[in-house]
Amino acid sequence: MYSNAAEFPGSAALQLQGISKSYRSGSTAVPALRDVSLAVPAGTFTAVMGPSGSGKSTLLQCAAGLDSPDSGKVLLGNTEISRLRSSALTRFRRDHVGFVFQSYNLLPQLTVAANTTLPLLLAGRETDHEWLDYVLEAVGLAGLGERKPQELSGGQQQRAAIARALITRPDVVFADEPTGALDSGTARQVLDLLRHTVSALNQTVVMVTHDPIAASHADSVIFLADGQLDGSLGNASSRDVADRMAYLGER
Ligand SMILES: Nc1ncnc2c1ncn2[C@@H]1O[C@H](COP(=O)(O)OP(=O)(O)OP(=O)(O)O)[C@@H](O)[C@H]1O
Repeated sequence: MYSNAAEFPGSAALQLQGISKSYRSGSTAVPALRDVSLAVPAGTFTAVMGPSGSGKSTLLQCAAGLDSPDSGKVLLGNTEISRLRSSALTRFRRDHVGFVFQSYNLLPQLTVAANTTLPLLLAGRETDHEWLDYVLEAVGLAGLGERKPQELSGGQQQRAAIARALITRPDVVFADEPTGALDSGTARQVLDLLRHTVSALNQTVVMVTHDPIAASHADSVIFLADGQLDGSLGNASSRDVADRMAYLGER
């Protein structure tokens, strides 16, 4: 179970402790997350699922330090990022967090290698060329480092985005619908790749998805309903996940 933050005191890569967040809409507050606590063990692949509007993106944004909860704590490793001021948070994110988005977000004028190493450049860090070669090989782009993104398929572009997320050796890679723009065969390859980064590189991956097949690649699936945690499943099949989604919020 991932719902009890106290269960992984030493090995949690990510802990959310009682986080709540509302958005203002006119004069009313729309609650997006309500007292969510969870711990994600290091070196695991976690999927976050729930209906549209259940708070998945808000959870990811708060967990990754892209947004702040109104109350509660977010810890990445031993650092309480919810206490960091904006410039310290930006620096922390650059060094400790990797992102993969549905829309790849590669810069078209840069080569695959330059896109991959951009986070190091932004952080003022040297490129370890052996690690770059290793990462490009691990994501299946060996020999394609000098290509521009438009010379790659959609699946290859997402692989490049995953390489870019891995290059800083982040504590956690956050992926928001990483296969949303891909056909099912290519999506499967990208999910296998995320799985591979967990097993081969001991990477911690947290992925938001609405797709039970994508979620079934994770070690654990946590469910959100109406801004609250609504249980989790371990090593679930896509059928298990789809069945669980069908009666989410009813227990
Ligand atoms: N910027 C915002 N301003 C106002 N309300 C917002 C804002 N962002 C999200 N919300 C509201 O917060 C709630 C949670 O939204 P969130 O985007 O986290 O859900 P989600 O599960 O990721 O949805 P989806 O699967 O549709 O992307 C929803 O009620 C949504 O309308």
